Amino acid sequence: MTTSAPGEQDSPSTTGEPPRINVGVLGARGRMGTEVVKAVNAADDLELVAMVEAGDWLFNVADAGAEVVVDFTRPDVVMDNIRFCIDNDIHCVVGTTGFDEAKLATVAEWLQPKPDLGVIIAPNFGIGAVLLMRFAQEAARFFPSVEVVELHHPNKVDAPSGTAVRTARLVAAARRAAGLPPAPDATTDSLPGARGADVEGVAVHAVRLSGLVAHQEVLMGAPGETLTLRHDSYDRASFMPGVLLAVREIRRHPGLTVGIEGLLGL
Ligand SMILES: NC(=O)C1=CN([C@@H]2O[C@H](COP(=O)(O)OP(=O)(O)OC[C@H]3O[C@@H](n4cnc5c(N)ncnc54)[C@H](OP(=O)(O)O)[C@@H]3O)[C@@H](O)[C@H]2O)C=CC1
Ligand SMILES: O=C(O)C1=N[C@H](C(=O)O)C[C@H](O)C1
Repeated sequence: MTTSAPGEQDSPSTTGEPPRINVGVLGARGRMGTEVVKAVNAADDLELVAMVEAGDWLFNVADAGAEVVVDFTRPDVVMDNIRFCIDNDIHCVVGTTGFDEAKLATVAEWLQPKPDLGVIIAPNFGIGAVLLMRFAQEAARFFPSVEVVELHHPNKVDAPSGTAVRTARLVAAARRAAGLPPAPDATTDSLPGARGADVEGVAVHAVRLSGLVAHQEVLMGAPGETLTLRHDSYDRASFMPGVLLAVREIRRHPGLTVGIEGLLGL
């Protein structure tokens, strides 16, 4: 990590190379933050200027001249971090989960007076996971039954996962757009919780198990057939191409962007 003065990132390169992007990482010693720090350090076009952990002085990222902050912290602190970044004219790439429509609307409102500033919030930066969501949306209108099962490491802070909730919402929207009735099998449980959580009419089940990292299945059923879509992240390195893409692209995507589908040309 190096520290540079505010504004230093704008100084012209003496080598003819485009200037590096100054990056700050929030939650830098967490499971994801550690991986982001490694990935930024390994990228020739990025400069790690600040690493912030719980209890650290958040102004460190501004003092160090960060142009883009990457946040992998906790659902209960991420809104304060985004607010700080917007107030300090720092673009923000957010992987932390826990966003509902109301929180997204709040971030969009905070961004209004700053038309050049970007916030990208993605529940999953894994390319395969993004594709799974897209495939599930495509398939949704052909199957009367659908359920989502997410499986994660036992230390995950939230359940169900942000990815599962977004997948269920996208599938539910595709079903509504196609005029499908509610899934015929989304209701009765003789033991509370047995049928999972109801996300807009889609049942979502969360498994926590040692040995797992991050996995998701979308199961669809019609008379006489099923379709199972599955994605597995075996290593947190799987999220890094998506995170670095967002860091590199965010200055070209002002405003609020939810998901990285658009950055991938999907
Ligand atoms: N979008 C995606 O692709 C992915 C998203 N995630 C999400 O990212 C989030 C983090 O996951 P994970 O890395 O496993 O969690 P960890 O608990 O391993 O890491 C979170 C880190 O953030 C730190 N932290 C807490 N509060 C603050 C704060 N105010 N400022 C700075 N740092 C803080 C924690 O410190 P301390 O432990 O001391 O509290 C911890 O080191 C979760 O919401 C998870 O769902 C995870 C994987 C992929
Ligand atoms: O906490 C995790 O590990 C993960 N969180 C994200 C989520 O909640 O969707 C992304 C991925 O599933 C890993």
